[in-house]
Amino acid sequence: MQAAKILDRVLFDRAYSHLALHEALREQPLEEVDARFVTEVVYGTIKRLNTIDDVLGRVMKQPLRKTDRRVKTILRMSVYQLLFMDRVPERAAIHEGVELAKAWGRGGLKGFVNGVLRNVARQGLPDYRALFDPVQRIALSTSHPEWLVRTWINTYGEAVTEAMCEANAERAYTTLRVNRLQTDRLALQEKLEADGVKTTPGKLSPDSLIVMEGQALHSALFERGAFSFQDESSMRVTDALDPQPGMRVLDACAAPGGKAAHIAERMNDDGEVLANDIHDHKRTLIAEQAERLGLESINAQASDATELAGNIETKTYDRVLVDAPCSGLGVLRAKPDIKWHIDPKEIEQLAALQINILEAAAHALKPGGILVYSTCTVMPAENEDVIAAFLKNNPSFELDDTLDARLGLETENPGQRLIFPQQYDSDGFFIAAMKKRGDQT
Ligand SMILES: C[S@@+](CC[C@H](N)C(=O)[O-])C[C@H]1O[C@@H](n2cnc3c(N)ncnc32)[C@H](O)[C@@H]1O
Repeated sequence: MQAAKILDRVLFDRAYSHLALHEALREQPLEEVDARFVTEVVYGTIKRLNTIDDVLGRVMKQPLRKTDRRVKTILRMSVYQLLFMDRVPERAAIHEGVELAKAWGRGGLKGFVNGVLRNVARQGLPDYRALFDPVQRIALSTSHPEWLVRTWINTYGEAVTEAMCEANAERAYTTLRVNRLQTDRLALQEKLEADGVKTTPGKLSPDSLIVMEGQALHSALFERGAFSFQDESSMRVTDALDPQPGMRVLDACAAPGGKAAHIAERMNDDGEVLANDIHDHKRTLIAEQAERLGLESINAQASDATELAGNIETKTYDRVLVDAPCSGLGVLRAKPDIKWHIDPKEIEQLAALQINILEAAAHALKPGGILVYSTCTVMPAENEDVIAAFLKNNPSFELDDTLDARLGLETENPGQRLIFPQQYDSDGFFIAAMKKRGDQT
């Protein structure tokens, strides 16, 4: 029942999947094994939504859109269990669906639910790989909206798009960032193991550990500030920014403070990190994070970054980071609802906001300083196009071709790096570094 209610909120009221799940499990806690099952059913159903709806469309006489809201949710989550979860026996998935219809006030439709699910079980998953049209083939075999697959194929080609979509359908792992001011990766790995948390080093950042088993959040090491939760791609932003002890750094879009904290750790907590975010209530998140990690160099402030030019001392920061609000299409493994909720028009609006923030924040940078722009999306309009527009309007900036050496990764466009989720099992991410011409003053 809990999974059905969460799905109902996410799919019909557009609640964020991770927040809806978190809230529901806080209000009504479950045993770990049940919580894991609910989590898998919720994320899996959202992840596989268009494929599930296609399967249902093939066996139902009436269109799915005309089906009662609750029954639709029950059918969708039952199909997920039938076709995508090996460990749920067929009979159990069908029985569970019927019982749920009864318990959720739809007992009158239990025969319908039973019939549809039996048909789905009999017919199984269609062979989408045999579809001729690449957009349809990728969209249905990996469960992505067609408009998104089409945009990606036009930009990156069919093979890269297919690999990216397949990676998005994989399970998301939790990744930890070691606080190097307290410990190192190997020592942290050993201490976590003693707490029942098994980890393995990540492929992309030397600061990362991937959780394979156990709940890192429950380890006392978290409260003591030995590590933070952060995806590996995000960790590379600090490498791109290259902050040094004693510097002044502006983080224009900082909440909840993951990168601001990493920057302060890299600076040995010596210098100043101004962590700005538009939302006043998010200052607390940044402050709590700094306190947990024992960092004193972070100051949290609330202001609209598009208005920073008039609100900040210009040309006084050695480094400026714009980790912009974005569509999040690089994090579909962890937040699959994004792919169904985002609309192409929102991407245009986001791109306009991203350029405005970048232009305003750039005023804070000293000549010779480094400006880093990053997003967790794989969408040219929010990435390369934003950088091109910014450079066109701001001739005192140029792409920083030493970025490749700092990241230790080859880039096709020096100074810009797009990380696909299939490359290192990390989030899809974009990082660009630009230098302001002139000597460091
Ligand atoms: C990608 S998140 C930043 C994540 C953060 N850098 C971290 O590593 O934890 C983008 C942030 O931009 C903030 N934001 C959105 N519009 C903004 C604006 N106009 N000015 C400042 N911050 C903004 C959002 O509140 C959100 O916290």
